[in-house]
Amino acid sequence: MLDEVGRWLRRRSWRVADRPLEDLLAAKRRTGTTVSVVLPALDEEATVGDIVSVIRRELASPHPGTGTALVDELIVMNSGSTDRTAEVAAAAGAEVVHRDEVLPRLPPRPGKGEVLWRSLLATSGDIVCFVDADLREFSPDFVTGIVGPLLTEPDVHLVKAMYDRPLRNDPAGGGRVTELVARPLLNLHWPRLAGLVQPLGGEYAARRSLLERLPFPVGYGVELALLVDTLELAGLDALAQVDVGVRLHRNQDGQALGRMATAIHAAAERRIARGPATVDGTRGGIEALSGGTALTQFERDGTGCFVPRGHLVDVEERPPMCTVPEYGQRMAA
Ligand SMILES: O=c1ccn([C@@H]2O[C@H](COP(=O)(O)OP(=O)(O)O)[C@@H](O)[C@H]2O)c(=O)[nH]1
Ligand SMILES: O=C(O)[C@@H](COP(=O)(O)O)O[C@H]1O[C@H](CO)[C@@H](O)[C@H](O)[C@H]1O
Repeated sequence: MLDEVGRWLRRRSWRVADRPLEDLLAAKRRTGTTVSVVLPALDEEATVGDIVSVIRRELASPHPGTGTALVDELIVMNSGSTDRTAEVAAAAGAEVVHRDEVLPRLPPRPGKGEVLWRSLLATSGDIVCFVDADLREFSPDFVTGIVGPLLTEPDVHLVKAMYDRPLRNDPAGGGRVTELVARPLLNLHWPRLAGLVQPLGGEYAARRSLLERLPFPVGYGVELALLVDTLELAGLDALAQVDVGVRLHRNQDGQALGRMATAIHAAAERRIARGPATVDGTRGGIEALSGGTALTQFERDGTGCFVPRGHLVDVEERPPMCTVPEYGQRMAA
């Protein structure tokens, strides 16, 4: 792992408890910053209502004793749902916006990134916080954790949640596309981003002033793209991550994740082709170590903190055997 990433991990990795809600509300009052929460939702009738209810009750209502609410705007972006997502979300207290209603001169394309992009036109908060609508056992910590640094750290512009991601009985089996596609891509091509524990996580918050300047892939490439483009536009220190515990969500099947992986590869290839332009003119290309390249993976240590584990992946290639003299000699014998 690059020394710069080690320093970034120490400087830009936090826990929810580092910023109590009362401190966030005080900072919000002091600065007059506004906060919008956006849930992209495609057929999420089973889960969207509980998430909206928790945010509405815990974060969008004036906090006792302060009269201030952390969340000013709570939007469910309806991504073309055919179930009762819209009705359930509205009944729980969200404003529901259909993707067709936003920028109607531009017919919407299917995809998560499409509705996240359109949500910028449908909201007004200085901070925009994205939360998936398929989460189970949702905690308001997901929102306070990622919004917090944006209220207290002027140099931070995008904050990712980090969490355990169980999959059925495997406590760390989730995040399959993260582990098999995104983490290798980032380590190979953008090693400065190797410190992100959950680069594809769907819970992240950012300043509108950043998001409005970034392209949004219309599909599942959006999370990787926003990270890479933020690195290149604003530098590594503009990014941060907060440990919010455990994330449970609906897990798609392998075929669906194959389509997701394709979208992520496409977003990465487009950025690789763009070349190594970053704030200091380098991209920190493939970190060539003797005999291989580094892959940084993460696990929780005995104190419950995410710690990086470096692995050397041998990417060497042997030449065609026909160019090996001993081979020619053997074949001639
Ligand atoms: O075309 C789409 C695909 C997904 N989503 C939403 O984006 C979030 C994450 O998508 P999904 O759960 O499919 O991804 P996963 O979490 O399985 O990677 C969920 O709230 C989806 O309802 C969306 O709004 N439009
Ligand atoms: O992180 C991942 O590998 C995928 C799939 O997660 P699981 O293997 O189903 O836990 O989930 C994420 O990826 C999508 C693409 O970036 C995001 O849009 C989702 O919000 C996120 O859940």
